[in-house]
Amino acid sequence: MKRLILASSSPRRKELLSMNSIKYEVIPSTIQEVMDPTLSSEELVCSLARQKAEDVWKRHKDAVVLGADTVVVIDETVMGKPEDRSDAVRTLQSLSGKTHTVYTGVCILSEEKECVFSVATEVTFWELSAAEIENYIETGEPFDKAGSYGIQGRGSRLVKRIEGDYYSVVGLPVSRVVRELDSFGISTVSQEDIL
Ligand SMILES: Cc1cn([C@H]2C[C@H](O)[C@@H](COP(=O)(O)OP(=O)(O)OP(=O)(O)O)O2)c(=O)[nH]c1=O
Repeated sequence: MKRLILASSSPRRKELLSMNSIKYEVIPSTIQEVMDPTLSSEELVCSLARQKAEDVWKRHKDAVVLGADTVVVIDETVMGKPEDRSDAVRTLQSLSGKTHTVYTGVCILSEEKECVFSVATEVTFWELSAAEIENYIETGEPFDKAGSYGIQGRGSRLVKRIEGDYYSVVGLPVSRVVRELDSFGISTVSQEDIL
């Protein structure tokens, strides 16, 4: 079987691949992400996922390399990870009581082929009070996450409704990913092979 490299430092992406008994190594990309403002949200996450995957693939051309990127979009404003506490407050205020879209782009590269796609998920937040936002920020959860929240943690209480793939919001649309990986010759292995 070909070797799979996850070009990501995200602990969530690791967990989601491991959950599916996929064997992989982690080599995070070191590129400075370039955001092209002329791209649509779908194109943007695909472009960022490709930049990450290509950066690692250039140094490991024998492998299959997987890169991903997640952003939160509300009223055509793209939100990545917050720069600081006040940025997190502003972001959560703007998401309060509204529906936003979480886009995750995925790029899988090998010498033979490539697969790039994005998944959009609609997330609706409850109306959040200033105190609720402050308390949530105190958990420290927002700082390494697009849109300043983590649906998989304490951020779950902010979410009223979701339409689409939960795992894509967490950072990797894992069911589509494992299906695509099959066509790259990467499949689920037995638990003993992983340990
Ligand atoms: C919306 C949301 C995002 N996130 C995370 C997923 C991603 O890790 C992060 C978005 O940042 P990304 O830039 O997509 O990824 P990353 O910097 O964490 O990792 P890498 O570039 O090395 O792959 O936000 C959650 O964990 N839960 C959520 O509910």
